[in-house]
Amino acid sequence: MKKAAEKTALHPRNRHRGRYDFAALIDSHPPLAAWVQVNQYGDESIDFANPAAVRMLNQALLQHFYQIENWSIPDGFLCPPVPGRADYLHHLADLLAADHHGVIPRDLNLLDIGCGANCIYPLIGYREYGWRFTGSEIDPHAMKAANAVIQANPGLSRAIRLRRQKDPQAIFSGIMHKNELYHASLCNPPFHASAAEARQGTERKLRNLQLDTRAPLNFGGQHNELWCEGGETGFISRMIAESVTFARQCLWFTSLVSRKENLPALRRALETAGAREVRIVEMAQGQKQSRFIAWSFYEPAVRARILAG
Ligand SMILES: C[S@@+](CC[C@H](N)C(=O)[O-])C[C@H]1O[C@@H](n2cnc3c(N)ncnc32)[C@H](O)[C@@H]1O
Repeated sequence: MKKAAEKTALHPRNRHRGRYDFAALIDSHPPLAAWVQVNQYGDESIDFANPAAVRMLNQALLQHFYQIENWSIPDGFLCPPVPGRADYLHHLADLLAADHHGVIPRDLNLLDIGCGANCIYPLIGYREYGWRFTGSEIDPHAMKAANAVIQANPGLSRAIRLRRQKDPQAIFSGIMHKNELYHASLCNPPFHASAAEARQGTERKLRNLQLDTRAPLNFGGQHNELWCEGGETGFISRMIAESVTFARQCLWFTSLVSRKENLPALRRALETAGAREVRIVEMAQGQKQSRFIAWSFYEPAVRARILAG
């Protein structure tokens, strides 16, 4: 097992910058104790190759830091690395604060495209900033699981609602209703272009973790979660093209972009779409560099007026 990477490059407000404090996590979520062991470096850790252990760690993190008492995902669904997911939300908060005199606005509506079974962005975004979320999802099983989490935690159903996307090629239509205004949309898109490519990606991840490539992927992932037609660029390009129709209904459209080589094509698509502003927000998690792309059809002064209420 590899030594845990330092996480100092995480956003300054990220609650996961230090090493995991297993004693504190076990205090909040006692069942984690059975999964913690001392690794070859003499540090307390869990077996990151074991999906059940990773799921248990996530339950403890969500309980300890975000007061999510009941969180679970069905077997085989994507088990998100919580620190990285939180980072996107903190950087997004900064983007919105820039239009709001540097103060993070609280009374906001956000749209999470493809919230998954784990519903991770709405959960963290609501607990960190009090934002309301609409989550969209094409997979009925994922949606059922996400809804179960919302129902199982008092107060969440007032802040998070889910809408089923019936057309896998569509992003906003059927989800953003007429007259609704969102302050930002966010998305962790399926990034592979085919099932075979997804499998290769899984094997690469396991090799990097120095694990058996025949092992089940610890972070899981159903086919909808991992791949779609055209891969990441295809998905985000569809999102860009569709955002033109919804240009006045969202102040900032954003999406993670896992491969920086995809950025030039996305920039071209945004130029064609007539986006007024485009930002690339770099994020780093340990060794891994990631980023999100953000675009707006609004002038900054108008965004500021809307955010001011
Ligand atoms: C990479 S997963 C992200 C899940 C979760 N947001 C996370 O970060 O762990 C992508 C999700 O998008 C969903 N999805 C794929 N196409 C979609 C579409 N057109 N509209 C909404 N969701 C979609 C998939 O079913 C999957 O749950």
